[in-house]
Amino acid sequence: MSAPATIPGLDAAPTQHPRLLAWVREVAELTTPDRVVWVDGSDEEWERLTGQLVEAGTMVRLNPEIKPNSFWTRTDPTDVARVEERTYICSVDEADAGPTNNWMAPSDMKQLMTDLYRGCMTGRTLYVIPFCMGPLTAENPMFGVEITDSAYVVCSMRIMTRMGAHVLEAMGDDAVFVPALHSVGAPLQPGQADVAWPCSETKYITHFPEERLIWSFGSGYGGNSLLGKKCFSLRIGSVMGRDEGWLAEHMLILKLTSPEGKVYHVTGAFPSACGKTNLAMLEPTIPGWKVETLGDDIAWMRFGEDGRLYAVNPEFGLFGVAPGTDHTTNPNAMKTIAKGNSLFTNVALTDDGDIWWEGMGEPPAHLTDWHGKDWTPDSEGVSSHPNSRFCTPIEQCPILSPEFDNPNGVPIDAILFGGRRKTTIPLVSESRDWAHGVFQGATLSSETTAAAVGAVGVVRRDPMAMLPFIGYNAGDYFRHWIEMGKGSDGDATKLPKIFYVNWFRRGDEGQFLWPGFGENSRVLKWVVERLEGKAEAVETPIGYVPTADSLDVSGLDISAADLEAALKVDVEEWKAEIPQIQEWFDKFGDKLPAVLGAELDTLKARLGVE
Ligand SMILES: Nc1nc2c(ncn2[C@@H]2O[C@H](COP(=O)(O)OP(=O)(O)OP(=O)(O)O)[C@@H](O)[C@H]2O)c(=O)[nH]1
Ligand SMILES: O=C([O-])CC(=O)C(=O)O
Ligand SMILES: [Mn+2]
Repeated sequence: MSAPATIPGLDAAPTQHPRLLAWVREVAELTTPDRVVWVDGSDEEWERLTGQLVEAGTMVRLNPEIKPNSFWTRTDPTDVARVEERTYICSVDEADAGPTNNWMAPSDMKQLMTDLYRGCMTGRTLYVIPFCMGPLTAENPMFGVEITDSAYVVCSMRIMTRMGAHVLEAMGDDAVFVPALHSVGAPLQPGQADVAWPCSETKYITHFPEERLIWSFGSGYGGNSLLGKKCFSLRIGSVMGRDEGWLAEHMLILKLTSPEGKVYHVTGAFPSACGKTNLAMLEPTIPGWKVETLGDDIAWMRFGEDGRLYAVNPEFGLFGVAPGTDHTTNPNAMKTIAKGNSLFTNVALTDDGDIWWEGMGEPPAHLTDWHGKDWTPDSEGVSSHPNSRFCTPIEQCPILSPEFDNPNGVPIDAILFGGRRKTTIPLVSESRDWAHGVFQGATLSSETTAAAVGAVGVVRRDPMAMLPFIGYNAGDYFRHWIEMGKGSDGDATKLPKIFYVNWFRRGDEGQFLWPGFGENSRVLKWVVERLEGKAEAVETPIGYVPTADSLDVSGLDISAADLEAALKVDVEEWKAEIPQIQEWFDKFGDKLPAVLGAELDTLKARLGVE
């Protein structure tokens, strides 16, 4: 089948960029859309696209008096989360994908996906979205261009990234950019009616790291379709970081000011749905402390001229887990979405045109649930999918740090690694040094969540919370972390200190031992006091843990027994962890840095394991 001579809009490109023009033409000829639209990011365009999506039944406009300029979307029930099984790192050499990634030879994958893409936009519009991850004022702005046939993706990208005409303009004729191709994989034949959430049973989320190229097919869900996020900023970003000496990490970034007015910056890597957004927007419960938000999901960290590590948030919006978000747990997220301009996906709709989800206090008498069915408090099952999301502009966050737009980022004082573990991992421990901290990160474990398709609650190793996001061999990634620990100028004392946290340890009745959320400010205080050399700690086989009275629990409703249990380093539990860590490390063969093997030996010796 030959492509039509012209596709409306294809030649109306508001750019002369030869590589971009050639790529868009090539994709248009392959995918045969009805028209091409160059996205400009304007308000008029948002009005037009959201209007079309409402018309198509993909979106419902929320009550403008409660949530202005905001929309409710239900996805296909099979398209609700990232698909790790269908995510590939197609490096030229299989060894470069490593033991934690799916791999296929690039030429085989290209052939397979080219066949899928052929004609896949028939009956649809091809949108070209120029975007920039991180501030446009950066020395080397990180440009990307996403091609998609989903208007929902265009609207989401407008919230999540800096995008549109001003980005295209800044790209000029020769800027380097990451091409990112996305299709929902649901062509429409003439006369065929569309569905509210087009997607395909066949899904591929594919990365070609050497070419810095992304191909995604079949899913409209955020993590699979907003290609600036996990695909560019983490998978391709981590490869760029390896090659260029920086780190692309699944981390929140926050600014912390002590009662004395001292400023600290903290990043935190917790796996998906394990508390980054909540910590990033935390409202401290202890007097005099202040938190400001810089990022809730991704941090790019580079050495500054002073030898310190600086973090930038490449994103422009928040794509947060909805359930559990409330005025008590995360008031700043509630204030952010209250300003409107937000998209809500797979939550429940109230009868007065607002949104609701589990964790938001008493349920209303009637809701429309995420399946579009009537829901009452007596209904079986939840009203909102556990991975339902709000997508909202970060600039609406009332505690956004003024440094958010600083292209040089903020200097990091502490890195937190954290997981969701019912047992074993204490509330907080401090690593002995960088290598030990990297060991804590490399062996991080967490129970799986609804953020990815698959079983929930299964303990797995999730190194640096990056298991699904490392774009190369994880053994090489560990080596890169160890290398970063030498510092850019040989002065490792300027590096952040590393801590390991767990907000999710449970007691005998299954209750959370630690109240979490705003109370996590008490842990941040201990971290800062450790940096300042003020707080006491006991040395345990796994690192330094707060003494019973070095953690500030004044005014906190927690029993001494629960506090002790939350902080406990149980040698038997840790001994049970050793074979799992060993098995995990064995995966990497000679790619495992010797330093990490030595750390495991040290841990065993400290625990008295043979
Ligand atoms: N018990 C407890 N639950 C928490 C805490 N922090 C967050 N949660 C809950 O954990 C879930 C996920 O929290 P988020 O902050 O959205 O997690 P995230 O790491 O940003 O997730 P992704 O966006 O998937 O990367 C939500 O349901 C929260 O309510 C905490 O300190 N304690
Ligand atoms: O990528 C997504 O879909 C959401 C997210 O932040 C994660 O899963 O870590
Ligand atoms: Mn995430």
